[in-house]
Amino acid sequence: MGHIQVPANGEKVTVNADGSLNVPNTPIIPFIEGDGIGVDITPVMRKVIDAAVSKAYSGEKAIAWMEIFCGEKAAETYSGDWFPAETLEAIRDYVVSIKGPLTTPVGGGFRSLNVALRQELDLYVCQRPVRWFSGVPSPVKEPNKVDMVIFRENSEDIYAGIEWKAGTDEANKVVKFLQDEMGVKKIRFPQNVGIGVKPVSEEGTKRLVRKALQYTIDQDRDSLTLVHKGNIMKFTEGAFADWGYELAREEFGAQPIDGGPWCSFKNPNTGKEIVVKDVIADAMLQQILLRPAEYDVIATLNLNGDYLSDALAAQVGGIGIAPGANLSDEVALFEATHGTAPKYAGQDKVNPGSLILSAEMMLRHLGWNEAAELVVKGMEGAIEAKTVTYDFERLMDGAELKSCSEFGEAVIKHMA
Ligand SMILES: NC(=O)C1=CN([C@@H]2O[C@H](COP(=O)(O)OP(=O)(O)OC[C@H]3O[C@@H](n4cnc5c(N)ncnc54)[C@H](OP(=O)(O)O)[C@@H]3O)[C@@H](O)[C@H]2O)C=CC1
Ligand SMILES: O=C(O)CCC(=O)C(=O)O
Ligand SMILES: [Mg+2]
Repeated sequence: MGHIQVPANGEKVTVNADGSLNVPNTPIIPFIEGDGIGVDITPVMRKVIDAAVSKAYSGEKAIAWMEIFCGEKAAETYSGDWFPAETLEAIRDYVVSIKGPLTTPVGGGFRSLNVALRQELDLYVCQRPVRWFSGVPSPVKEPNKVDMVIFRENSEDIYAGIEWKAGTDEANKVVKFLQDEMGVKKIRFPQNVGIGVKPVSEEGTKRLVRKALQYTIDQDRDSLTLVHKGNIMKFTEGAFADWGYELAREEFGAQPIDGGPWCSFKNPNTGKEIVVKDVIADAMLQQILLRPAEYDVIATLNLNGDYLSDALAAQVGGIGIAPGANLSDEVALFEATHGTAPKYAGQDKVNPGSLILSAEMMLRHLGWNEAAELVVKGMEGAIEAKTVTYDFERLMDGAELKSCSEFGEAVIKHMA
């Protein structure tokens, strides 16, 4: 491989025919450091995870980290190539990876590398659990009532980036096609207009909702809520809700409640009733604040999921502590919910919690639950002791301000 140094002391994670993982005692885990605050949070995440694994398995297991490159560090390493082919190959080949945030310019410039990774690897599920850790400062009265898992569709929607810039031949051609051949009369200002396309398919929707419902069953959760703006965007967001309900009825045997469209079925493992319901996206942003206890697993489209994950994260302490995973049926790429926070880059200041908890999800994905439990114990301990980074410290009475790396040390200390 060009610039990737494969660790000699590790072995590959492989996928069995039934989709389960074969995890050696020294799995090679590729990681992208990330732009901006990536340089601060990624080393701290690695240190915390190494400590948890070493403690949980008395040194019998260890992660063999393998640096791979994307974004600014890739451009430096690969002479201007921001998105090297061997990075994609490594993520595919090594099956389980983790990444720091990557910068995307606003307005012009290149398209999101984060989105490109999801698209190229068909990581169609963006799974973002949102729960409260005792002691974390929150703007709401009862943050303990927030315990939701977002399944965000990760490959379609307006987020796919199919759009044309105002004033270009392409944009003008699309406008002309829409007006002349499709009879569209509603483009308010047809001159100098940017145009975007929002693909939402039955297959894309159903594979996402299938994963979300299976998770609801496996984790013995109470409900799945389809979040959409289907009253306005009927054939995209509305179809998402319709296909979601159809899948629940056809593949999970859900029966309509009071004539539908809400429906329910019994969890085949526990016999508990699982309710499948829907909420329109704008109302959902009020619901999560006013009635969070009524929501559990959420399946939604790409852009709604992006908005919802930051909004929900704010209720439990902010995006500094919001983890996530991008998943296909074989490959998993874990990543924080937040971005590169450029104003804090290189200051050893920000909260590494989001990336640490993303790695905690990764440990569970590998089946290393004992190490994952230690990570949670360490985080809870550090927060309860009020030894926290600036984002929590500014909202907590009597807290002790810690740097990013000091917070990592505190997490490790509280694993004991
Ligand atoms: N998956 C990815 O890689 C993502 C990449 N991005 C990219 O990141 C860049 C910056 O985006 P921006 O909109 O500023 O969003 P960011 O998520 O980078 O930062 C927004 C604000 O969130 C808070 N924050 C973020 N991370 C942390 C942390 N670890 N600890 C504590 N607080 C944190 C800070 O708030 P405060 O100022 O109050 O301290 C920060 O100013 C853009 O290029 C964007 O495209 C964005 C999201 C995801
Ligand atoms: O790719 C980006 O720059 C932003 C992505 C983002 O905000 C997200 O996936 O939550
Ligand atoms: Mg986002």
